[in-house]
Amino acid sequence: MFPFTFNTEEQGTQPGGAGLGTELHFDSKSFSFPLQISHIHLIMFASIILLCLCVVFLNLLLKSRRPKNFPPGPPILPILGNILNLSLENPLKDFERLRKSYGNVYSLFLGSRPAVIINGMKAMKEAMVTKGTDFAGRPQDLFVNDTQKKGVILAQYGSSWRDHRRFALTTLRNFGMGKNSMEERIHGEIDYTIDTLEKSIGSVWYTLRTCQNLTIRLMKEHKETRVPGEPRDFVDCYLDEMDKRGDDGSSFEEEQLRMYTLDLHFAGTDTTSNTLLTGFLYLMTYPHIQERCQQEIDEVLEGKDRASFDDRHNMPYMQAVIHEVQRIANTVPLSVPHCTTKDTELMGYSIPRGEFVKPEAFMPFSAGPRMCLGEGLARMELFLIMVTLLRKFKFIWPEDAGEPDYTPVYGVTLTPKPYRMEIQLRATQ
Ligand code: HEM
Repeated sequence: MFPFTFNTEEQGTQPGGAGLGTELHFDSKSFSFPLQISHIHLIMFASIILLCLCVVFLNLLLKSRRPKNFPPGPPILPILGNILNLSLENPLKDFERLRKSYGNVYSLFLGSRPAVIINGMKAMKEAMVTKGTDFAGRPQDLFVNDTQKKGVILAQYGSSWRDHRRFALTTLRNFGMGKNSMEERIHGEIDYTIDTLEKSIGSVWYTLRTCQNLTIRLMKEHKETRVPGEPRDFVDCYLDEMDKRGDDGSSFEEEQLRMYTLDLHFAGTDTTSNTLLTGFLYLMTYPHIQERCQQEIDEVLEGKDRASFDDRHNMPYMQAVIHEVQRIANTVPLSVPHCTTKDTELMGYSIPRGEFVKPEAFMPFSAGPRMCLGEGLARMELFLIMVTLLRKFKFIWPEDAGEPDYTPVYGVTLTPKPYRMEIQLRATQ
């Protein structure tokens, strides 16, 4: 950026002269002083460099000023912006500190990129719901480059995102999301968990985290075994849709499907399981709350063989506990960054079409056009898993485990630090 060459070849310079004929080119590769260079040369050279640096610095300083009526924020450093204001390991406390100084809507520069941080119900609603479409974009060069297929989570707001979102909602609904048939599938999953827990009764169970990259195998298996027109699952439905649309330039493509299944796998597993992990951590260490949940579960489910999602209407305490768990788990602390789709305003500030990072506010599934696509499924899972496990087991904080540490591990999704739990079968079962 800054030209930096010093060509010291003497071209017509008179010995002892002030160097009037000395050419100044800048190139960092050939930087050397001739022995005969005078002090005056040196001082002149240093002054020129200093002057250039001042001009560049001033230029950067002017460029990195906040636009007119942009939300306030800490002073911006040239090049770095505000990155020194944030801890890279866990910026959540910094965001909260800045909120206290600058209010619920403030701005930060991540290098030269402006970002607006939104906190609080009022500002969130204005941005995500009232002006939902103005704020429904995703920054495009933040995580993946332009040539990559984006799945749905990181897809830009537009027709391909809309088509894919609609397709997923319809397909998930057809497979029972938000309906009773989904309960069957969730209970199937719970049975696996119960098997594992039953094998661990009396011993301590370590929280396990698994990470699988299934997509390539998944595509191959599906293509080999599918019967077109008779979809077994989401991938089959997508392949059918691709057949239906043909090669007419539609955004339904195999690479897009690969990203999409990754999106759904990541968005739908880490989130729910981290929320549940936080839930059981607190229920073990607040045993009187666990017992009150179990009392309510026993009363409502008396004589029934298993919980159904509709039972939540008769379990206000359990519902309150799940909401409290979601509040304290703060599972997706910064949500997913949005960007504006046009010049707009928020709480009286002007937000030009550009970038902003969305906040840590209590709206676990977010709101507006971009809100979590799996909310219905996640709510059903949290309820059925917690109720079924609490009905069957008592979760105990091991005596030798010391003081519980509730500090979460920071990431796109927050998770509690690994912990041990002791499990007992409940007497009533
Ligand atoms: C406790 C569980 C969950 C929480 C707390 C959660 C939270 C969120 C949040 C905060 C967002 C960002 C919304 C925004 O950009 O404004 C999101 C997006 C999304 N979630 Fe979830 N989620 C959960 C479970 C699920 C499940 C089970 C699925 C899958 C079926 C899922 C699929 C998605 C997808 C596809 C998006 C992207 C939507 C889009 O960009 O249009 N989530 N979720």
